[in-house]
Amino acid sequence: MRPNTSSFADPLIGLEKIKTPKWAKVSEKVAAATFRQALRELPAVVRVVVGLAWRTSRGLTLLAAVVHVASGCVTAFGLLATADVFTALLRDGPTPERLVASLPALALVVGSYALRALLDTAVGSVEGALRPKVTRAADDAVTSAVIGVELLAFEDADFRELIRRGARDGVEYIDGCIRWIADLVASLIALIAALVTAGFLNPWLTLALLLTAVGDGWAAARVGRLHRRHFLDSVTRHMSKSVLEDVAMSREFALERHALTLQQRLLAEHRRVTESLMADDVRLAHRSNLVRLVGRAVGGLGSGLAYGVLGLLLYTGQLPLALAGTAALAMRTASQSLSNTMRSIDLLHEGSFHIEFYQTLLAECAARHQPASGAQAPLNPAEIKLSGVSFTYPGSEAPAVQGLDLTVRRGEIVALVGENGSGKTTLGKLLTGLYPPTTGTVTWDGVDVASADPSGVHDQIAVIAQDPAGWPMTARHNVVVGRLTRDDPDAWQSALTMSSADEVVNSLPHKEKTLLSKRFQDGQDLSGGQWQRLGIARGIYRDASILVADEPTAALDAKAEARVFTALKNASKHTTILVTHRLANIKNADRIVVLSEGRVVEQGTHAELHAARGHYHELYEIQAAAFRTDTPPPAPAHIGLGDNEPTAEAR
Ligand SMILES: Nc1ncnc2c1ncn2[C@@H]1O[C@H](COP(=O)(O)OP(=O)(O)OP(=O)(O)O)[C@@H](O)[C@H]1O
Repeated sequence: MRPNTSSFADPLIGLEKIKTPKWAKVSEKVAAATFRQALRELPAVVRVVVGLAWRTSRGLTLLAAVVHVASGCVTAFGLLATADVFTALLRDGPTPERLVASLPALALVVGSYALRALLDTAVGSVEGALRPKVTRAADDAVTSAVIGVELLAFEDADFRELIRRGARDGVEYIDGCIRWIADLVASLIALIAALVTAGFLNPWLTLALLLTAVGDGWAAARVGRLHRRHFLDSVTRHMSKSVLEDVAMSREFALERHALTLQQRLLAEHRRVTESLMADDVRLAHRSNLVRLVGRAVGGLGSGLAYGVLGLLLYTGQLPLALAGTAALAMRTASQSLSNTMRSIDLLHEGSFHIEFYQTLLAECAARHQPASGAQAPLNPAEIKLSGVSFTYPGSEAPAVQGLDLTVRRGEIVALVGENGSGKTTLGKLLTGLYPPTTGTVTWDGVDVASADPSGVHDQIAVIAQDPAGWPMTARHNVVVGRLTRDDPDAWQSALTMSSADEVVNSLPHKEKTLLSKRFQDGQDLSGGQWQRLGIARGIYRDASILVADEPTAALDAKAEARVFTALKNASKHTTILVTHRLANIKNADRIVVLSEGRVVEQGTHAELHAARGHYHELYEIQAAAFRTDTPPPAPAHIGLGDNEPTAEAR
């Protein structure tokens, strides 16, 4: 089919409009919060952060609170002492006398500065010790939560993005919030001291001072709202950008990126997304600046008004001239600490926005947590039974498999065949309890595996995946990771031999100690078939009661394939589910189950299905015909689950 020409202009990566993740929609209300709402939400974020700090280290948290409050009090005390210096200097009388009178207060000011310096050092050390501990605890909490979720959760793209946001940004903001809470405490204490000083001088002064905060407060809240709105508006573009960067720069896509000469096109798409983000950033910066300007203008009016009140109080004699210096100092301190308080509140509110993702992630993980307890799955079950099973992948509308009724008995070798997308891999995941059915039940000797203790279920299965993981470990670890509790050199050797992985290991520069990962400088990569051999060795080494081998030999050469199928055939104590398109390899399977569009359409032995002349017969004949018409190749020693005949008939 020729592509529609409009598709050349369409984005290659993702869609023009990607759906906003569910968790981002929930955060809309936080993004739209007014300053008052932000204030109301403050205790919640303080509770989360302080709670985490408290659980991490009670001693350090208490110490941090003490040094912060002490530092704030000393600052406040310094302010009051400075006021006394002014009072002494500006009162009536000869200058030398006034100077002498001011000396005790001056000594207190100097003392408070010195003490403040010491306390600031203490604050630095306590925070320096506490913050990394809290960050580590937050990191650990989120990592253990994510590690514990059920396998199916990773099929949900929203959840995967939430992991990125909650784990990375959430932990970062928890660290920031510790600092901002400390700043808030310090600025609040200084503010209270300034307001109390002003209040002592004249209550009207306090009221006037509060006016100076109006502009700042409004601007901080408005700018915060603009930033949060901007974050939500750009969340999907940031997702696209991160996927694009992966495709444009990672090794995984490097070969095809170059071979298909896609670099310029990918660069163009990357530029399109980043330009749109940049345009928004610029717009945001302009709007924020404008809002800040208005805020400062209002704040300036407030300050003018406050100084007007001061002037009026002095003019009417309600405030003695000697106290004017103190009043001016209190006003300056109050306006500075008010602005710091607003800033801390706003930063904390911004933090709460990201900490909410962290909390949502923890809650999502708890909801998707695989239950640690439940019925114990029977050991080496005599019967695996699927009754009325259907399964739909998260985010998909059509079921991948449906209406499945199937029984597999202990020791049976069951081959699953069918066209691409017919549901073979999915059925393998359902039989082994890796995925719970959407409807229906999968039972092992009558025990529903969906509600059984997952570790008991998984402990009994071995999966040789279609595209096995290339673990960034040594070659030896790539195999023994199959069952770390097993330390059996004979089993290791026989797993290597049965899978033909022995040839791979022997060809490596440091043999089994060779690191297999290009992410490390000393690492080495393998060919697809070599990785597959290690994957098979891992599955065999696991020695589980139920083995699912999903296209285990798709990338293997004929000799290795023959060795693997002999090994699988001899593993008769295992229940084996074998997914393959190479029908010659499964002629001797105990049962062949044919799937089409997610349903079982035929099952039986090779002879029965061949005689039935149905779907299986058709697939088999297509493959066999290719060999009949070709000049027969020299007969390989084909020993599979098929007859040990040459593969002239079918392969
Ligand atoms: N992770 C997934 N998310 C959504 N749909 C999926 C996912 N994996 C598979 N599917 C869909 O489920 C159906 C069954 O897929 P499955 O992988 O089980 O088929 P298969 O028979 O193993 O195919 P193949 O022979 O190509 O390996 C297909 O329609 C496929 O598109």
